Amino acid sequence: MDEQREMKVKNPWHRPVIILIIVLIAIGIVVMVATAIIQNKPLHQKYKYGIVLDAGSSHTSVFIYEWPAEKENNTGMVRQKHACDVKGKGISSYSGNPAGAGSSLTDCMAEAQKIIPVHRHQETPVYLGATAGMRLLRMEDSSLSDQVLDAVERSLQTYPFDYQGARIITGQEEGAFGWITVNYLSDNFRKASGTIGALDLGGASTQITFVSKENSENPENSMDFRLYGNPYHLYTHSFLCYGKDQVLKLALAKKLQSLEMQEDVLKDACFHHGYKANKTLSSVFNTPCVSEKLADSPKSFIHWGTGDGVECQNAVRKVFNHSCCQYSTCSFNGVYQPPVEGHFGAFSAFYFVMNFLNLTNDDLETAKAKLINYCSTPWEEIKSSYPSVKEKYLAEYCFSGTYILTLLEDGYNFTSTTFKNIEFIKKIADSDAGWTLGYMLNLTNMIPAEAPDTPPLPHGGFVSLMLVLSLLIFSLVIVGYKCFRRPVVYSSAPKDIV
Ligand SMILES: Nc1ccn([C@@H]2O[C@H](COP(=O)(O)OP(=O)(O)O)[C@@H](O)[C@H]2O)c(=O)n1
Ligand SMILES: [Ca+2]
Repeated sequence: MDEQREMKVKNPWHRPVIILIIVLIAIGIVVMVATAIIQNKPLHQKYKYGIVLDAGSSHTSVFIYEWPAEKENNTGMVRQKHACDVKGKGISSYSGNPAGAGSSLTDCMAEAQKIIPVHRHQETPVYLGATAGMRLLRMEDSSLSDQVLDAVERSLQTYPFDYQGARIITGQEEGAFGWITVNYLSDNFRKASGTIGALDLGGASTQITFVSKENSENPENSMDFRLYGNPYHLYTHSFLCYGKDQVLKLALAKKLQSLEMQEDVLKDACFHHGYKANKTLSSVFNTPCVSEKLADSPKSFIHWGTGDGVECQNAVRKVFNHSCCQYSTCSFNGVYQPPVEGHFGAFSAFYFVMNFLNLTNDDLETAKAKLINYCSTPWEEIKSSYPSVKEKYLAEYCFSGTYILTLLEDGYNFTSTTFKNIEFIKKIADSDAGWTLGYMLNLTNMIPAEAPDTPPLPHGGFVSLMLVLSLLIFSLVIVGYKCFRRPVVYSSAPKDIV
């Protein structure tokens, strides 16, 4: 038993050192990953806010937008937090009482004060943009429109926000910012799929805006943008007086002008059979949109519905003048327009009317047929079917629907095929489609010309990668230790086992 035995015996120092190294590596990995997570953690709680007042011809709406403070330049970050409809009519209706225009805003602005956190009030910009109603008032009397704007300015300056101005925006701005809004909300500026056109119908004007391949034949209809690194060549036009409320006056005025002098009954195919209302002449002629005034006429007339959709369409066609086009192609009234291209979002009154008439999913032929049927429904039946809708609005849907289909087909030259490319929309991603969001994005420089530099990996991807790599290193260390640890060899047996 004296033969020398070789035995593997553990070095008493060996195990603690290895354990210490492994523990240190593990601590290092945990600290590294934790630091990466904390350092890159998105700051969810910090929001910024902006307020835009849309002072339309029929009413004013106050929109509150919010976005994460640290992601101002990323597309699709700004969302509508709240919308408030100001009570009463549009600010242009306050020409006889400008101060009333200012005080009409108080309820909605008080709501804004409650919704936006107090510590953000001072840095929250407020913009007011007035559209076609105020354009018309300025045409009639620019000192009156100035007084109304001064009054809303004084009112807005009393709030703790960062007041940035109240002005009448141009038709081009209204069209282009509507286009920016719908494409921003659809996230189209980042996608290669292209953009959608914008169709906006108000009470006093209507806008059409789309990207066109054609070289513009009229610089007034062309706008160029560079957004997120891509160039966009836009066609845009705003038709003043072709909003649905002004065009109704225009159509009535044309009929009244063709009446015999002493007649006071106006038969109207665009109003339901059985509809009868006494109206004043001034309610039709009180606008700069109707140029030829009626002389020597009775002061009021009886508006008498006959409910004939086909005849209504023929009457509505008369508000479009197709005789004077100096360009290769026109929409109407001598306005240059290249052929419509691509998909369109149609919003505001385009949506309200088509949605009420349940025509948003129909092709052009079906929509026309359904509308003719709706127009021929007697007024009593319509009233009893929609008891909660105000009679003034209810009476006008046959006219408005006919105007919309005629404007799209005869005005803008949509065909049965291209009509299918129009989507009637109210909201995109919970935000209203309209010019206000685009207006604010532009004024706050939140749509950069070039795409902002973004890290190659998103936050989640970066943290996951760190975690996987760390676990890999850790496993390699363990496996390495198991495989390559050297046995310790003694030349004689230790004492305790002899
Ligand atoms: N729920 C609603 C709200 C508005 N509307 C109509 O939508 C149009 C909005 O026009 P607007 O006040 O923005 O006028 P513009 O200044 O844009 O021409 C008006 O004709 C309103 O009567 C509607 O039909 N249903
Ligand atoms: Ca509008």
